[in-house]
Amino acid sequence: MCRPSAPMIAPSILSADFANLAAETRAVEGSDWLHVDVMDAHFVPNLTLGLPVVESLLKATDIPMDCHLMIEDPRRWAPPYAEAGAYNVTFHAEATDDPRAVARDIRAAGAKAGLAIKPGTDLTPYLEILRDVDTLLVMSVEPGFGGQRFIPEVLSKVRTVRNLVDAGELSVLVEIDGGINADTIEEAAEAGVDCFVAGSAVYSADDPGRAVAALRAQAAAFWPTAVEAE
Ligand SMILES: O=C(CO)[C@H](O)[C@H](O)COP(=O)(O)O
Ligand SMILES: [Fe+2]
Repeated sequence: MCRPSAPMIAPSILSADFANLAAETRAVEGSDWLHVDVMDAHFVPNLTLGLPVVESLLKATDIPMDCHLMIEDPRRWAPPYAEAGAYNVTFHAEATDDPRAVARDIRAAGAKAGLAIKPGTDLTPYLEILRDVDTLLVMSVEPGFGGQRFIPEVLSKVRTVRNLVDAGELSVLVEIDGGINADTIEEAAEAGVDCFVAGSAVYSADDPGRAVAALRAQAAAFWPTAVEAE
């Protein structure tokens, strides 16, 4: 996967009005991905939504869907999100003993496969597995809730992967999730993030669509000038 030609912004509907999800999705049209947080109250202490809501949302929007599965047993539960039509399906490294198999099943079901790591999870044991996924999602808050403070220490993991990708040793999209807003997006962009998830920063704005555009413009100031278009 080549680096995208411009920063990607993925609004997280975790901070949207769950009674009006179709309208909330329309409010961020023009976003690169729509980030959907699936939480099962086991892998994380919170409960959000599951496959039936994702299936309905897929009918309501053309924005490529980025499902972030914060769930136990992704080997069993992840492929149906791909079959339903999600563009990218990300599962947690901490939730499985066999991340390669989960990624293979997601790809076989027709989606890009993403591996997510919590802020305290060491990247080193997963570097080889990054050859078998399309996306690395670096969590910059503890998974489970929106509106938390950004943890800047995770950017060392972003820099490590950015360097490997830029050196041609890996091909993976680098995504960051948690606490991204106007105050934090620039340091994340400078570290080498490709795709920025933003929930509260987008949906607490009077105009979520403008908030997406403003975040993209902020990150673009840190974009390399000569990246190959995807
Ligand atoms: O995965 C998540 C939480 O587990 C969310 O995607 C994330 O927290 C986005 O919300 P915010 O931008 O408000 O931090
Ligand atoms: Fe998320």
